[in-house]
Amino acid sequence: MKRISLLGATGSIGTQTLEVIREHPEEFELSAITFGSNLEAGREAIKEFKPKFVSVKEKEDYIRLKDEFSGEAISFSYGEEGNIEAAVYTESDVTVNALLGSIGLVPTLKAIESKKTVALANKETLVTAGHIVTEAARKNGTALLPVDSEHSAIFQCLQGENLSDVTRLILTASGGSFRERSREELKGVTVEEALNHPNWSMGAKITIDSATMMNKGLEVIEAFWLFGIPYSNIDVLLHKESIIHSMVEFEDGSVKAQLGTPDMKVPIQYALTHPSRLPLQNTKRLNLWDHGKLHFEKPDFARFKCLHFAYESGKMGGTMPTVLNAANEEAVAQFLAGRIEFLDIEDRIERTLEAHSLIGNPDLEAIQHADQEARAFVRSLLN
Ligand SMILES: NC(=O)C1=CN([C@@H]2O[C@H](COP(=O)(O)OP(=O)(O)OC[C@H]3O[C@@H](n4cnc5c(N)ncnc54)[C@H](OP(=O)(O)O)[C@@H]3O)[C@@H](O)[C@H]2O)C=CC1
Ligand SMILES: CC(=O)[C@@H](O)[C@H](O)COP(=O)(O)O
Ligand SMILES: [Mn+2]
Repeated sequence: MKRISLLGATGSIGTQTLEVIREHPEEFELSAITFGSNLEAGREAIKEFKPKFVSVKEKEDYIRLKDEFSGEAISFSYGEEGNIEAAVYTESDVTVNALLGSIGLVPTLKAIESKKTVALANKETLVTAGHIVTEAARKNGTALLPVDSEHSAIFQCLQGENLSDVTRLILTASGGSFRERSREELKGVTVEEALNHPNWSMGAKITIDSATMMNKGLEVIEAFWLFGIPYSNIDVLLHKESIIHSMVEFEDGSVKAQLGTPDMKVPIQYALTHPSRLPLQNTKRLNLWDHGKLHFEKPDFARFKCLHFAYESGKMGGTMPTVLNAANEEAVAQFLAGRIEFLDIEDRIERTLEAHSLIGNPDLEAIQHADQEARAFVRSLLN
């Protein structure tokens, strides 16, 4: 029985993780959960899975839930401390980080320091402090398992292979909600249009990131840290069907790919079961004859500048990816709140990167300061 701590249990990845646990009660037990403010979904998860530990974002919700479940053998907590308590929960073997944004960084580090296996969906953790996270995992001898579909695809392709034989990683990209639009047609697009992802049903923030192609930029940096392949050998390939979830090229020219219908339960479950697999009854099976042909093209760095910003920030290193991520989180939140236009997202990121003085080999404190400073700068640009 694998005991799981699930951070972000009420979100898109969190609820799909619950579906995987529900399908295999003989394999998985949910020991601890955290979530933000969706109390209804949180209550349902508590009633169904009976975790021993529950943390919620706000203190008043913590008081409310603690009272509601006073008759149950459940410990409650709240806030960032609660995320950390869940991440290191003694009666868990694996910590699934399905939190959104760089708030996932410290819980990830604490889980690693507690020798937990970390199944990481929270890509912002690696973008903002990849050097610290990967060094901590190496020092503690703990596994950092990718949940992100492209990185899971690469991870699956690498089973039985030597990383030293890899010459290229090829991250596929759907192109997002605006893949057919010209630069001119990106002006004045609405939040609703941006949230209309062609292939995946995801949380709001990542869906906007997909539309700006910042998601793929974050994934390039995530791949750099997970697999140690130079940026010059990490390619992005537009593939509008999202059937090939990514590919690995080896020194002999051979290329391996992982395919499947777009369903996040597959990478989530594989992170929990690898190197073995378990059945997934409700996942639609891929029949390529249904598609006839698949499409591929090079990314358009001029039309979607965020991908370029991510590559450049990643190559510069230090606090630049931290600033890229924080500025993006703040700008996307402003766009979702209707306070700025879609193309203002890349504008805010560019201006924040230009204003930042890079700090090389930053420690956690410098990372957290750069994160906060970038967010404040983006807020200062609001007219
Ligand atoms: N969705 C997807 O298909 C994919 C997502 N990812 C990555 O996975 C991560 C999660 O994405 P996604 O599931 O879409 O995001 P969602 O916004 O759907 O879910 C985020 C989760 O985090 C919780 N949360 C937010 N703030 C806090 C907090 N301060 N304390 C505790 N919990 C908090 C939310 O709680 P609540 O809702 O209750 O407020 C929710 O459960 C992201 O890093 C994303 O990039 C990667 C690949 C695919
Ligand atoms: C499902 C998943 O892993 C997301 O990151 C998805 O890949 C977003 O798709 P694009 O960024 O390719 O549009
Ligand atoms: Mn992805």
